[in-house]
Amino acid sequence: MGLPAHSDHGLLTLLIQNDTLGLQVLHKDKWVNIQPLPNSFLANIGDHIEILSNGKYKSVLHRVVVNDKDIKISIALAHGPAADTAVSPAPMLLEDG
Ligand SMILES: O=C(O)CCC(=O)C(=O)O
Ligand SMILES: [Fe+2]
Repeated sequence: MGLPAHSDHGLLTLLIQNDTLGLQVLHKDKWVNIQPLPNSFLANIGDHIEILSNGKYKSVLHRVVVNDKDIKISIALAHGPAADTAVSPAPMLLEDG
């Protein structure tokens, strides 16, 4: 099953996972395995943080690949506005004259 490539919609996703590989991020056009760290949360920046930081903090493209031998367990805790929340364009500064 796994998860197709995507970026996370909201502000931040916290991930708790077992020690099975599977989560990958796209880095310099290559999929890179993320080694789970024991007893830790993985924090993933979402689209809204990228927008609110004017691109300083990137909402990275990631995916999950699985196989039929290893059991992959992960719990994702998404934080941010509802998925159907519209993001308004930044207000424009108008100059006089
Ligand atoms: O289950 C995972 O390892 C990743 C989950 C994920 O990317 C998500 O819920 O957005
Ligand atoms: Fe995700």
